[in-house]
Amino acid sequence: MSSRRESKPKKSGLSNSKAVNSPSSSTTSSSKQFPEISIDGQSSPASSSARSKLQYIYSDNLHADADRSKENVTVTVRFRPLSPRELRQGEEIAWYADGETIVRNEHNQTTAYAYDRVFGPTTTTRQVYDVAAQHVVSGAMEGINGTIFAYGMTSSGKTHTMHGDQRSPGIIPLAVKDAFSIIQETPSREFLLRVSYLEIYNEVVNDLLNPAGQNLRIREDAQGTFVEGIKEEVVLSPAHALSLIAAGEEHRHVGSTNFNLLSSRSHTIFTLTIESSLYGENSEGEAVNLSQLNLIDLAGSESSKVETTGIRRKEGSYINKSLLTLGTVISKLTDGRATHIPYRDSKLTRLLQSSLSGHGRVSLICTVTPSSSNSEETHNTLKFAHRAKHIEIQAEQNKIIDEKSLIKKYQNEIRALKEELEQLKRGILTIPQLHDIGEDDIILLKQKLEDGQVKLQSRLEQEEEAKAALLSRIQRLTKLILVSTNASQSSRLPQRPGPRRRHSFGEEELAYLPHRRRDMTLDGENVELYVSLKGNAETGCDTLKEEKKARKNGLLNWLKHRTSLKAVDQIDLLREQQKILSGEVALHSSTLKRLSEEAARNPQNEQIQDKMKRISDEIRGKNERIALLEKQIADSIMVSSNMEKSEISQSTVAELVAQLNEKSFELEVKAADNRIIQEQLNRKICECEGLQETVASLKQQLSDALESPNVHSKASYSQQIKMNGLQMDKEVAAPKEISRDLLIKTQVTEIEELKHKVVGLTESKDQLESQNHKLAEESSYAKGLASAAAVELKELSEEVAKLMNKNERLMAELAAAKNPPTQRRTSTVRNGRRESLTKQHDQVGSSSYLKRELAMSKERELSYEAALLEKDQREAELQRKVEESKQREAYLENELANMWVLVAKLKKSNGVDT
Ligand SMILES: Nc1ncnc2c1ncn2[C@@H]1O[C@H](COP(=O)(O)OP(=O)(O)OP(=O)(O)O)[C@@H](O)[C@H]1O
Repeated sequence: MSSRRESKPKKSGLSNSKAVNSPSSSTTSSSKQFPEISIDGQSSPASSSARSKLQYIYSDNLHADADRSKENVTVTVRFRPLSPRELRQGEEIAWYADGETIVRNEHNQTTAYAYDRVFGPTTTTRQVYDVAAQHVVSGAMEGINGTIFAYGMTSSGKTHTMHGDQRSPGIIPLAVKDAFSIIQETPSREFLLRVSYLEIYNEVVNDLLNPAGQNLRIREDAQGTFVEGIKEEVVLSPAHALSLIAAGEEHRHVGSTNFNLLSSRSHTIFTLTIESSLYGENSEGEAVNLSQLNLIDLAGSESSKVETTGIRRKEGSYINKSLLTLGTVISKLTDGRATHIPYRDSKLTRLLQSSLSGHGRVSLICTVTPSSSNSEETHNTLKFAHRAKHIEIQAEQNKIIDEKSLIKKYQNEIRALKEELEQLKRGILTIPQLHDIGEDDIILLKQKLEDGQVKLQSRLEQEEEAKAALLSRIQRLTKLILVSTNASQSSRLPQRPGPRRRHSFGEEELAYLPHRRRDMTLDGENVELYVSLKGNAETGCDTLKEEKKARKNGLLNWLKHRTSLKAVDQIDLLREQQKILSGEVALHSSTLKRLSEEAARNPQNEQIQDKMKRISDEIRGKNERIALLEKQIADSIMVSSNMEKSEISQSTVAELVAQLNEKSFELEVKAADNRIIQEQLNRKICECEGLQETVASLKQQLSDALESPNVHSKASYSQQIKMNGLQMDKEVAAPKEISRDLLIKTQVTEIEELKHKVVGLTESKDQLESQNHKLAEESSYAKGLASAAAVELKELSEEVAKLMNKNERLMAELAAAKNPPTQRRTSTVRNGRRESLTKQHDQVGSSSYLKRELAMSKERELSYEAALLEKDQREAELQRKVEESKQREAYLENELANMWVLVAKLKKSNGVDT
């Protein structure tokens, strides 16, 4: 019937319905773009068929996208099938899944709601997980807080969805398993997982992992709300985490109600805290991703019409009140005008505050029953789910600084311990280089060596002990940090594969036991699939190296090796298995107890009888396995103790003796080395003393030689050296000889150099002298020229004077010729015209002759003046040259004098007889 409803085709009226006419039209991730289509006039269900798919894809691309992105709460609805009781009572279907995203009312077809996904009664929890939870889990593994909770009326299938059972594991075990798969698929990071488990019962917070942790307080800090004093357990495998949940379930308040034989009377919150950091050498200084994955199984709301009494009524009222507050908080969160959100009105909303207020991904799985008798409650759930759809969240990666992160604390501690171990391995004693040490150091070193010999033995022992202690501490810490076994095949970015390998829970979960333990139980072909313990390959422990080597040589050898070396681990493993089984038995026993109480009240109820039988069988089976495990443990202990005894009595003792022999041999070698070094030191000291004496005497000789004026001559110096040499000690003769020769050589080269200098100076002196001579010659020649010029000048001046006189005379004659006396003119006129004309003709001829003469003398005068000027200039130039020559001569003379002074000085300082 239910399947009929699930596959029921859309009714014709629906396609025209104003409600869900295009459920797949909205694929956005923002509520603002999310179309709201009123169906029944009251509510306004939204439609988004492909949204969940979109979000799923989004989660895969998270790395590529920003750390922040706006999303809505993923809201899904899961129908459970009608229960046998409901079927017996002839219940009808009131609500059904219409396609993948619509929930429709059977009796009022226009009343329909759209969600991210609607799951029909035949859907498996795995399918629900893939759509509603996987992206939250993967986000949490990447540092984004995640919350998944199941909401619905009592008996609607919340616990079935969240916890499930052996045949159909719920969201919680699937999430835990997925988290470990992600670790395996992310070799680039290392993880540390912690779990806590609490319940809110009658508004009291109890720690389910710690029975003593009752009525815990909720506190608040910058990061948000937290439960004070809650126990957190580091988990190493899904089996480990699930065994803790099973143990916690033992303490959960469960009771029988009219609707549910095992009704949850409290809300439970299972929190997986995930820390991850980059794996490898570059991890130092990198921020740590810290996130929490809250997996919540709410108690079911109960109809007020249901008659309950006593304790159940009280529980019911607390449950209803907190769920009502949850509804109010969600309404207010989606109402833009609300100023106050009443988170504090219930413990549940207080604890969910950071999730609901938008920091992280949220997935709400509403479980509903299709039965008509619960139609109203189902409708309420659907409306609640619809409201929740509109909460807008902002998923952010939480990056934290070192101090707050446990993983960093452990990593740092491991690093420091490893360094300490390395130091111990290297040993502290480092002998300094001989050439660097002084005399005092030698004595000190000698003393140290003597002391060291005495202390060496005890120190070696201490170091061995410290090494062992550090190794065990490193192993204990690294055991808590989980990395993928693919870490060595380092891939740059975690490539999320398509579908993951799936397997059911049970024996196979042991596969997730850490490397240290699984090696006892698994066959070789599965080895690479499992999460290993970080550091096993890094501890540098010889045992582990051997182990690796053995693994290379074949699994059988490796197992043999492991078995012989790590029998204790096998016992641990068996004990852990026993513990898990005991937890399960305890859980089943309490269920059985409650069922038997129920059976006493309803003796005719066959369902209870069947369940009791099935659980009893399971308990019996598990008890048998526990007994088997106990036997195995006992056997292992026997084998281990025998092995220990025989090993200790034979191989270990032999090994120890061998070690002891080795150490004493080492000691002997070191002592011999020490003796040799001491002898060498003594010899060196003697040599050193001898050399010091030689140096002192040479110094003395040198100072004596410097004081005496003639000692610089090679001969006398050699003589003196020779004389001194004779006085030298025979032991130091050779070095003395070397020093003397050296000294002589130095002096000779110095003298040679000085000689060269003197020759150079003499040459330059000769050059200067010849230059001087030349200049003197030039100077006398210039003087001769000057006097010749002066004579010529004098002659010229005389000639000029003569010419000038002549010129004056001629001028006077010319003037006389130009102006004849009046008397002479009158007589000429009176004595005849012809005589006068002849005279006139003679006078004209004589005047032109004079004019020519005058012009010529003027020209001559001018040329004389020019020659005179030229001579003056030449004379001035010659005089300047004479002056220059004089100056040059004076300068050269001065230089020459300086040189002579220099030569004299050199002669004096070198004592060279030049
Ligand atoms: N999807 C489902 N398929 C098959 N059986 C289911 C499904 N959901 C629930 N059931 C069965 O219905 C019964 C009630 O389920 P469950 O205990 O999970 O309800 P609940 O909502 O947790 O109730 P409560 O709030 O009171 O604890 C159980 O016997 C469970 O096995």
